[in-house]
Amino acid sequence: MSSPDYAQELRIALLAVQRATLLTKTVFHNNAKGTLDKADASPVTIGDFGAQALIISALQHNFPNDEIVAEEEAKDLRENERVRATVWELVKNTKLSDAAGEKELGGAIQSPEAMLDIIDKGDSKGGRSGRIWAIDPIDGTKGFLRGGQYAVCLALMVDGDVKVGVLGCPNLPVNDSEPLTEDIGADATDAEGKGVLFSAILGQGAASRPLQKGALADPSKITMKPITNISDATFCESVEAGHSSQGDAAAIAKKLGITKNSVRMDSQAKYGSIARGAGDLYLRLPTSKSYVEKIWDHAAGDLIVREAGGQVTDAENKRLDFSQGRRLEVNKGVVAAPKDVHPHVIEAVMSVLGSK
Ligand SMILES: Nc1ncnc2c1ncn2[C@@H]1O[C@H](COP(=O)(O)O)[C@@H](OP(=O)(O)O)[C@H]1O
Ligand SMILES: [Mg+2]
Ligand SMILES: [Mg+2]
Ligand SMILES: [Mg+2]
Repeated sequence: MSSPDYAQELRIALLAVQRATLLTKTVFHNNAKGTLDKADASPVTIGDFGAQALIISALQHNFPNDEIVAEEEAKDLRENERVRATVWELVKNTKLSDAAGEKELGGAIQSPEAMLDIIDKGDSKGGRSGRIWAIDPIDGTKGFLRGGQYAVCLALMVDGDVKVGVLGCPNLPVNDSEPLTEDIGADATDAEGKGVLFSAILGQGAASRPLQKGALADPSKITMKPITNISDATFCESVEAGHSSQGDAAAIAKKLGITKNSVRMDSQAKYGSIARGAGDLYLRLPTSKSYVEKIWDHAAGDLIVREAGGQVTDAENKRLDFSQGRRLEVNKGVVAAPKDVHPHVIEAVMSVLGSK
């Protein structure tokens, strides 16, 4: 099933992300998040597993022939009955309050066993041909555990090109024009006035809408903020020093004349925040370790920023190439900025990284 304008894909993606955030919000408020350590020593929680199950179930119901690349796998759940039971309770009990929307997503998953198989349907190798969805059920798991920002991320790629992107950010302000504060990444809440869904379709611009419980709210167009003086820019970076070289980012900011401290927050909430003009730049500079970025950490954010009038490249000024499989094999780092100032930012990036 497909539509040339991707309207149906966007609608299902929005509903699926909305439903998954209801689950993650429940977990966010629980003291026990059911954390396990993955083989690479990074954390995964019952929220990650549950959100992935709900999103894949919705995609399979609507687009049964599409492939899916998702971050998590069910192996640890198959081996841990207690955690599996907790995830199943959450998945079984999370429904959109809008019955029509819930029906569009195909309703409930039938059994714990079906849930495990659904989670493992996200094992596509990715690549350059066909329709492939990329899912990050919780991006910023460390932020999620810390009580910071996190995002539920979903993108559709067709022949290696991102066509649709959705980010659900339960702990960001609803209001697009609320400027970023330095503490946005700490002690985040999903209280009144929080929660936003960002979205974009290639060639059709980017939008935001309040993340709410019932039917989808109406969208508002978002655009990046024009920068007249780069030294006034607000730049965003990861909270995690191990994910991005903060020393290099500071040197680049200095070179651009930026005196404000960076805004540090977890997850693709950074892409959404600059796309809506709450911040200006996103810098993710390669660390000394040879880490290769994953497609689900960037696909939706890359499209949303570009459709809001930005440019997104790696630190060598190459566009992010999502056609290489599950990882961004040919890219290093991320530099996102309004289109007209991006060359200027890249010049500073290259000068700082080149002189090392
Ligand atoms: N050494 C590393 N360098 C860069 N990114 C890393 C990394 N280790 C993990 N990550 C990725 O960074 C993501 C979080 O992004 P950010 O640092 O912007 O908050 C993680 O997503 P998950 O939380 O979904 O696992 C993970 O995929
Ligand atoms: Mg991630
Ligand atoms: Mg994740
Ligand atoms: Mg992870």
